[in-house]
Amino acid sequence: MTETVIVRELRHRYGSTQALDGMSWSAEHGAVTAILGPNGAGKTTMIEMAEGLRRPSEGEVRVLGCDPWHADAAHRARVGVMLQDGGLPGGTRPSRLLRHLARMYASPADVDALVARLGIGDFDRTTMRRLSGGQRQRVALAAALVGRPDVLFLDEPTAGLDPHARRDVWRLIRETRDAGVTVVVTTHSFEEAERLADRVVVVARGRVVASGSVAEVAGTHTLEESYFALTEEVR
Ligand SMILES: Nc1ncnc2c1ncn2[C@@H]1O[C@H](COP(=O)(O)OP(=O)(O)OP(=O)(O)O)[C@@H](O)[C@H]1O
Repeated sequence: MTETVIVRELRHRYGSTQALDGMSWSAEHGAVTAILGPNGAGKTTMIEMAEGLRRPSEGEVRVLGCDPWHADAAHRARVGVMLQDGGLPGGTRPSRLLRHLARMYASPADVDALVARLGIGDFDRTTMRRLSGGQRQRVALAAALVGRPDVLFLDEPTAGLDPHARRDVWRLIRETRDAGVTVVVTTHSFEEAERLADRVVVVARGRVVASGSVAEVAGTHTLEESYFALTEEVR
């Protein structure tokens, strides 16, 4: 399999905080890669670099063969991004926002189908700022998918979702992967990693402490037990 996302020896400091300390991993084409790690491990910093939103102090990122920091609009159109805080305007209604975003792409997804799929129609008369956290998550996921990306970065996509919505989002992510999209998901949920991930990357203190399939990372334990053993040592 080819590697769509390559992260090599990334280092980054914020003042006295070493957020990334030589982080290296890769994500294969058409697979779901889940990044697990404690709060402050450097996941968001590293994902923002892969999205081209933050420039690494040291090291290298390649997404679809490009350096995301210097990438052009054509590259950015191939990358779907769902940020942790949504980053979506507050005064607009969900499907209006999605139609607006769809017009920025040459070959967008069917907005009506996305709205139906994610149950957005149920709250489509409400402006973004008045939506519940879970409703906003669903719109943020739809916004990440509307450009029919080749690579999708999802920062905690099911945080705050109820069980039905979470199941629907997992199905949608699997279908997206099965259609050939490379998906990178950060999560704090072992269940999410077990159900979704073809490959798991465990990070702690700015470094990768384990990577492989769920079975490989779990070894003779559960994924949760292995995670605690791996991350406790470096806390
Ligand atoms: N803009 C910033 N300025 C200063 N320090 C920062 C900044 N952003 C992140 N940090 C610090 O860098 C470290 C890594 O943060 P980051 O947000 O990348 O972690 P994370 O793994 O995404 O955490 P979480 O699971 O809580 O989302 C933390 O110690 C954090 O406090």
